[in-house]
Amino acid sequence: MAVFTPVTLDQAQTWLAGYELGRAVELAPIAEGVENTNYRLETDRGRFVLTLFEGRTDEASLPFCLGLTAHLADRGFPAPRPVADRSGGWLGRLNGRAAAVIEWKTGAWLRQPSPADQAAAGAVLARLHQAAEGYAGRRSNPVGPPAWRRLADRCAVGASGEDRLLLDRVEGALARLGDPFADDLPTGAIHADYFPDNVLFEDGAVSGVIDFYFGCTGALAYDLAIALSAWGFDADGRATPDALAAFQRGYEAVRPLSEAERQALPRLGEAAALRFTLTRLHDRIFHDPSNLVTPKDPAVFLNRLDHWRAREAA
Ligand SMILES: Nc1ncnc2c1ncn2[C@@H]1O[C@H](COP(=O)(O)OP(=O)(O)O)[C@@H](O)[C@H]1O
Ligand SMILES: N[C@@H](CCOP(=O)(O)O)C(=O)O
Repeated sequence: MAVFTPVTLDQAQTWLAGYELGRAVELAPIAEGVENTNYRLETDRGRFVLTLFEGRTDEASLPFCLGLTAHLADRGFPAPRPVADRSGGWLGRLNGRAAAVIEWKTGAWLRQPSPADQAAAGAVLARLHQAAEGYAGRRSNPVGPPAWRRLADRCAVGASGEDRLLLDRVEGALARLGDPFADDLPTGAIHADYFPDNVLFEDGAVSGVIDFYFGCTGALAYDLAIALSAWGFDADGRATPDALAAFQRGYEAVRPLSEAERQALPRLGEAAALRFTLTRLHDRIFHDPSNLVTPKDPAVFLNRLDHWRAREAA
């Protein structure tokens, strides 16, 4: 369930008066997702996503995120375009939340991507980096090193049992890693959450890339390291070398890495492993049982550290 703030069809209808989207016909909650409230909205002009932004997405950052998708869509990249209201704005307020209507992208995410799918997803990430060039928006990473420290400190207050052991490993890795972003690598707008569930496929090709709400300005190779960490490991967190190789091959077919980026990749992979372990651990420790979203397992993400560390050593 990813409806944190319920909306009725009547409320959506009233709110839609601010748009040129016709009459709301159906409003269906979307089960997937863990951050925001999403509804599939049918109007007599078509199908859209109605998103109400919940706590973790800082409202001040939404113009960056929506502006990035509009910039990408203008360049032919399959990002969902935000729909402007009658005054030309992308954001309104609905039931106490910032809210937006977003273009619906067809397709479905792949539970078991083949090597060809991995390569296609890698190529599309490289296209994203290229298409984002020239985007004037700037946003510092909301889940960068300062946030890791805050998350770890918060986790320390509530962690016990297995979570405490995980946190001890995270603390050790944080101390060892230092600043993983110290190198002078190519930067730009990055997706920063390019997981399989954010990449839709249709007829064997990528039809949509969604969920840019962790999007920020950062090292392009970090975005690749996040994506490799998401696409290149099995459900237990063990590396799948064919998948890793196919994804990176697809990426580099469009945007070859520099030698400095290649050298930095294992360290950036460690950073990615820590970043997602920490948010997952935090969300599990502070999970509200009345909220039906199932927290994701932090331990399997921490296993990626061993892979990236071995690659660094090699
Ligand atoms: N533009 C879109 N087109 C089609 N489906 C979408 C779109 N945006 C979101 N969805 C659907 O909603 C789900 C949750 O969206 P997501 O942005 O990942 O939510 P969250 O930010 O809460 O994690 C997706 O898995 C997908 O099924
Ligand atoms: N991809 C993150 C969680 C963010 O969820 P999403 O549904 O917004 O992609 C993770 O796997 O920890």
